[in-house]
Amino acid sequence: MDDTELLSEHVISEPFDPSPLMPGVSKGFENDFNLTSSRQQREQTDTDLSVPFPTNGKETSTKENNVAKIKVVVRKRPLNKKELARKEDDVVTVYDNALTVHEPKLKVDLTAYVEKHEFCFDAVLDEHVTNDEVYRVTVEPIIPTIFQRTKATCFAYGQTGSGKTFTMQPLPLRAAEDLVRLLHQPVYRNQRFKLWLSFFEIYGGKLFDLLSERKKLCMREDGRQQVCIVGLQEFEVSDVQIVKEFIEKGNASRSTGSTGANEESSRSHAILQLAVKKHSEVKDSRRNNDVNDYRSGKVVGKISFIDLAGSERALAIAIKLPLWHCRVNWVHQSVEYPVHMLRNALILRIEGAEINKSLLALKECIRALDNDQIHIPFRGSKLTEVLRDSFVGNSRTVMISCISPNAGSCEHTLNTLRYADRVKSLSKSGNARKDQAASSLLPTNKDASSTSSLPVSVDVDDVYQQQEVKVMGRRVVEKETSSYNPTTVDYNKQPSSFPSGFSLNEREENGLSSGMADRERFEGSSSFGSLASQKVNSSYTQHSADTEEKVPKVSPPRRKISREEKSEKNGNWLKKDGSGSDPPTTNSKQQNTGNYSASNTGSRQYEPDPPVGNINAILEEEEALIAAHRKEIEDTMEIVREEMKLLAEVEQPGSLIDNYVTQLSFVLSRKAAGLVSLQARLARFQHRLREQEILNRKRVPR
Ligand SMILES: Nc1ncnc2c1ncn2[C@@H]1O[C@H](COP(=O)(O)OP(=O)(O)OP(=O)(O)O)[C@@H](O)[C@H]1O
Repeated sequence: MDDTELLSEHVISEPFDPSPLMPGVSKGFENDFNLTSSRQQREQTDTDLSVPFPTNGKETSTKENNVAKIKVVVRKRPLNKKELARKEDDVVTVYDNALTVHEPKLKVDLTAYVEKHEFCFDAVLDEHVTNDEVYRVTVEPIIPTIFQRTKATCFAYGQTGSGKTFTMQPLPLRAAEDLVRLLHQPVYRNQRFKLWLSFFEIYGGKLFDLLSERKKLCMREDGRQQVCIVGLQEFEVSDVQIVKEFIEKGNASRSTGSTGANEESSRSHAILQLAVKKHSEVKDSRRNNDVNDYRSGKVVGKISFIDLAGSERALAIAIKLPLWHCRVNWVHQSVEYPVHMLRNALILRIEGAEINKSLLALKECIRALDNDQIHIPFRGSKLTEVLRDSFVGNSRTVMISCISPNAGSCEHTLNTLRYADRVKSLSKSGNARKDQAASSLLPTNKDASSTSSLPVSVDVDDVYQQQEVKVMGRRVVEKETSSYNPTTVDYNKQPSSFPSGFSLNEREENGLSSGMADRERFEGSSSFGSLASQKVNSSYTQHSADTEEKVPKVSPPRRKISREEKSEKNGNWLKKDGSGSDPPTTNSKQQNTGNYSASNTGSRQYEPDPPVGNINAILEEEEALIAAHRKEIEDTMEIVREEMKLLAEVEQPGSLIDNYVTQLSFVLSRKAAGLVSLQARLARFQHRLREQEILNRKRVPR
């Protein structure tokens, strides 16, 4: 049995565990997933609450307007067996529609502390929430809008093993169930509305039909800029049982692989579409389910379910991996690589780059969509191109961010939440919602779980949009920085794409120098803490011995510091050492003494050396900085070692290797140069200290 599976006590309430549609476990589908009973259950609930599903067009239309254009929901999975065996802590606390991540951290002096990160979303679902409840909160409110020319998209986002597939797979079934039920309403039956299903995946930028033996598909745009996927098989479905069979079939054809966190990891984006079409006449051939002809019916509305590939697959593995086997000669600043390792890493890099590109593009489209922008950047990736018609006109989007609760996944969890937060907060409605007291307006999880019918969910959205109350401050840094310079922030803080524990190279990969980080670190206490996401920095800037503290992450705008400010800051920095009351020395040698110090990246800048009186304190700080720098490199190597296991299955690509080697060589030599410069700086301070001691001895009267 997959040891990432969860203990039974965690899944007792979960009707879909193990994920019934997971390839390889599909046999258990029949037993595990009792559609009939589920339907009966729902009908029962609906009757109980006397708020039945909308049954006529008018009612549906009213509801449609109340459904939020973008809804961001977070789902936390329970700790799995492996994590429990390792006695990993659950670092995510869910309350109402908000959650707190307690990130364990270490200071330079190895004191442990916890950094809290708070987020709030449209809904936050904890580990006890069932897939049925997820459906009710996310997709159910959208279903009636499909009959009103709405193109809806529901996608799951998160690191590998966080429960995306587990969450997404039952949703189309539930949706199909409701759609079929609505189709049987006289108002739609009379108009010859029918439900059609297609299922395909995007892997490495290419499209494959999952219901037609992975036939390669191509995408074309017609004269009206409508995207058509040429050759995609579409099947008319009138029964949920048929939908179930198609989904099973499609899932069995998906590209999966094994990752450290998930035995059966998705390496592609899987897209299942349910389209409601209006037919003028019924052709015999269609009854055989072998015709895929969009022209046979006019699309009324559509819902796409997207199970995205793990968000961290990207550069993480590809960049870190070769570091493990490379040998860095610190003195000569040269790096040697084992080429076969790089070859393996390269294929993951290409795979990851495509995933990254599409996740970024998806976010951009959602943002543009919610801001009612005329230009939607759907050409950013294959994924968004394919979903083009879901981004124009009347559309609805639900993003389900899946997170793992264990301490080991903390960085990925934070990255996922930041991505979700940006999707929400950068949008027009998200900004409005920032000012609302969400906790008082949205239902609690318990509320959500009791929200068994559409109108309740709709009301929540409604209230959410109308009221304006002050909201709790959270993640101020992200918001403030983004309002200062959104472009920079977008790339700088693109968390989904980059490896954890490799912050320095993340910046380099983005073409951003980490020199600023080093500058801030060296230049003054006022800028301390502004780069809380960087391990070295954050640990370096924590001076409180509290075991748990809340870090107000307010980042000052980045700008060039003037010479005066710089010298002023230098003064502050000296004061920090406890000798700030001493007036600056007038010794011209000391004033002029300075040097071009290198940042970690090797970028050089003028750093005036401090007065000798403070050198002892500075030496300590320098040593700590070097220790932290070394630790960062070691940590990176450690992560790489773990991810080595992933490479076993990778084929060997034969091209692009040289470019990759050059790129890595550059990154590593800059890192090495940074360390060498820090060591040189330390030596220089030591030398000056010795000089000072000799001088003092000479001055002592005999
Ligand atoms: N909320 C949950 N309750 C119970 N079990 C869960 C939950 N979420 C995930 N799981 C279990 O965790 C494991 C990993 O989940 P899943 O395959 O859905 O992850 P994923 O995010 O799709 O990973 P990948 O990106 O690698 O495909 C599965 O065994 C699944 O049954």
